Amino acid sequence: MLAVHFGAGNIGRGFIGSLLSQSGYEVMFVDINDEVVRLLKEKQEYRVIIADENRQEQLIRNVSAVNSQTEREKLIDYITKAHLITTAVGPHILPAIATILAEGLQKRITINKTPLHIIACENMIGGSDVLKSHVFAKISETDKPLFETYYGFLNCAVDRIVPNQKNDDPLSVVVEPFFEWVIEKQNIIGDIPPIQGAHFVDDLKPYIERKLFTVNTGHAIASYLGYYKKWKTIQEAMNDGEIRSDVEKALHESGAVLVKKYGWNENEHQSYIQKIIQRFLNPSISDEVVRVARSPIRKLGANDRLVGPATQYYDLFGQVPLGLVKGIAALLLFDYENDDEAVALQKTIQETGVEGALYQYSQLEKDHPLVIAIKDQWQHLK
Ligand SMILES: NC(=O)C1=CN([C@@H]2O[C@H](COP(=O)(O)OP(=O)(O)OC[C@H]3O[C@@H](n4cnc5c(N)ncnc54)[C@H](O)[C@@H]3O)[C@@H](O)[C@H]2O)C=CC1
Ligand SMILES: O=P(O)(O)OC[C@H]1O[C@](O)(CO)[C@@H](O)[C@@H]1O
Repeated sequence: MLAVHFGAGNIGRGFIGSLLSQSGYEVMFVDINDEVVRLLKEKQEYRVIIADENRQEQLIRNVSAVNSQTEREKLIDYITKAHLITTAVGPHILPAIATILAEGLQKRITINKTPLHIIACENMIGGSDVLKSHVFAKISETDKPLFETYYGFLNCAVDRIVPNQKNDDPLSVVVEPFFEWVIEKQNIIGDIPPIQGAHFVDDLKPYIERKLFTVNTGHAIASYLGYYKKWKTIQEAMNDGEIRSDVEKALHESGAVLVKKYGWNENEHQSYIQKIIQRFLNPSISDEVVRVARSPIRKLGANDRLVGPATQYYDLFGQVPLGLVKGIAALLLFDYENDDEAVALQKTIQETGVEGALYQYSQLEKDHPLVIAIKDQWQHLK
């Protein structure tokens, strides 16, 4: 079985590629990083190191790689033969990979009429639907029904903290012990070969919202407040009592939304929150705040980890969630100069104010009570 996986980065090697290899797939990574591609081709294996006191190592075998910029024909050929396609490139890269993916899928339909599943493993709601829409924008009207018949785009939620790597061996990846890969069954065509450790569900929404509005909400707030208080790592930030209590406050707010929407047991959700906080504190991992804070414009999105739960909280309870508001205000102060989105965001704030930025990136009306509270908090922190 062949899996073609776009993105041989932290999550690609440290999570998706390793589970696929352990499930018996030959994993063909696709990347534009020449050095990683060269090393994967040469070594055909790499190590995953579990970040806990035992530092157990897993040898991930039966892998190789292809460069999507310089080896297009080879990649198209792999797509025609693949039994599964996955991605972990980042939401902003999905449009870029859609062109070659569409080309490969078009060729495949002429020579291989077996169903194929495509799973975008990105931190976003409906990632595979988004990838599908980019692919469908590249194909003819006549191909669309064929694509619907043979290609199942499955949405999923992926959860594993994989920090930026600083290892002597450039292919090895240090990962946290915990992982969760939840895949929605809805668009499966026929059967899908088993994937070790993945969990298939009928309705992904509660799972992706629980993950995005807890793990990613808490992580984002720790990163933006950590940056504001000049901490370098998430672990340092979470050991700052004030930040930890701000994170907990925001997670109780997003948790209140989830518990009300899905009728979950409140105590069980509180223990889920506490487990997440322990994961952030993992002393065996050193995770830079600027990694977790990356792409603040994406993270300001109306349905993303901060504004998503904040607007839902306001709509459900008629009150402004002050913990989430503080996190959003801290995001608006994230001015890290090596992050293009942080630079663009600061420019937008200078030109149009906090209200303009929240209107442009979060679709919040200028007189929305959340906007007023975020601006107050932003002025207070500034
Ligand atoms: N690192 C983590 O802990 C987690 C990350 N995610 C999600 O996984 C995705 C990837 O994140 P990371 O692995 O952390 O990022 P990363 O930056 O480590 O990996 C992304 C990889 O994609 C490659 N890439 C960029 N453009 C490409 C293109 N056009 N074609 C093929 N490859 C391309 C890059 O060279 C890089 O190797 C993101 O959506 C992220 O939100 C989800 C859960 C956990
Ligand atoms: O990958 P993103 O969406 O930029 O955000 C970083 C977040 O994703 C993770 O990499 C994994 O869920 C977390 O470490 C962090 O919450």
